[in-house]
Amino acid sequence: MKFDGNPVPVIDISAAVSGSESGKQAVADKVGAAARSIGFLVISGHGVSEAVIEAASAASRRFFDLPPERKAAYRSGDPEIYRGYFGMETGNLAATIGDKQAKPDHREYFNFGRFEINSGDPYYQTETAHRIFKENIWPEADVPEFKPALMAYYKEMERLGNLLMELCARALELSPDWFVDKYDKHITNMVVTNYPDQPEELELGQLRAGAHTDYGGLTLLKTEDKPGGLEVQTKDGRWVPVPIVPGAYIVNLGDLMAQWTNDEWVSTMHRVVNPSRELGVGSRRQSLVFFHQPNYDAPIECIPTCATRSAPKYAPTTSIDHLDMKMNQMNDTPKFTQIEAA
Ligand SMILES: O=C(O)CCC(=O)C(=O)O
Ligand SMILES: [Fe+2]
Repeated sequence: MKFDGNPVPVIDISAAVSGSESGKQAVADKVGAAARSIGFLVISGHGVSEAVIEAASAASRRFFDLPPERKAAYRSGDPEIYRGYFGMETGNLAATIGDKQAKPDHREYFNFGRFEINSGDPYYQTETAHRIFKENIWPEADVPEFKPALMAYYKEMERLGNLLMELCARALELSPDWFVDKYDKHITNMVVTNYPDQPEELELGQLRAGAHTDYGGLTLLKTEDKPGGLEVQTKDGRWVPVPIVPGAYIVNLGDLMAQWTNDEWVSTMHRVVNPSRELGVGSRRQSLVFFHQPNYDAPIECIPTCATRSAPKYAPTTSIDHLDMKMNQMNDTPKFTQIEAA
């Protein structure tokens, strides 16, 4: 089903959640078609608890309502440690696609990662692992419910992310468990983002979030229907709003899916635009974003079924090498450097 002629399909995945083989394959085929054509889909029937979503959203909103000095108490203090609070305009998504002129994104965010790891496993004992699996920062003194609410949310997203990867494997005619050993020790960052009201006009060309592609496997996005929202770029270069369907998730493919599939599937450019001037006040918008990212050492190279159709276009890489490259570009903004060094 398409939403008012919108290129992003709305797909009910309930037949896959309930688990029958035929149900899974039928949903997988729809997911595959969306992945091939636009790289974005909206999923309903996902089975994620409303209460868990609501608790995570409310706790996040309370965090962003704190005064700036309280939020600043939860900065990481070390630019190498991607955890905790990042203030307004400290990131620049358009820089990750090489746009050197782009203005920083008009948003603030909070980041956390995995919190249940088996430190006895050698995978978690390497230098890379020590760098990635840092202690999370939680605003326990100011918003005590934030940590449990966001942890519960993250666990729901791990479950949904794994199901979606199984559907991707089926759509790609791989064995249904093909992605399991590439995600079983995943390095997903979850980012809660606040796009504040815009009582004043931003600088010319500045956006809530500049045009970019996501860096990982799939992105699972829960957001709000507010003026100044998410747009996706179609193959002919037009920007169209992504439909906001009550209760549904927006899912989009990141760069690793395009590289794995040799560009048979697309990692689509998207951005978050500003509200129109008259709707600037009241346009505050919050997103919960789960950037499902494979194990740090997962090889990213043309998968077997795609390799039978055309010669590999991308040099093999790993999950962490691609992520590092993108994160360095994202954080290469004057404010990020000033604030984190302060
Ligand atoms: O807030 C949104 O709607 C999407 C933001 C986004 O694309 C991102 O953070 O990568
Ligand atoms: Fe994005």
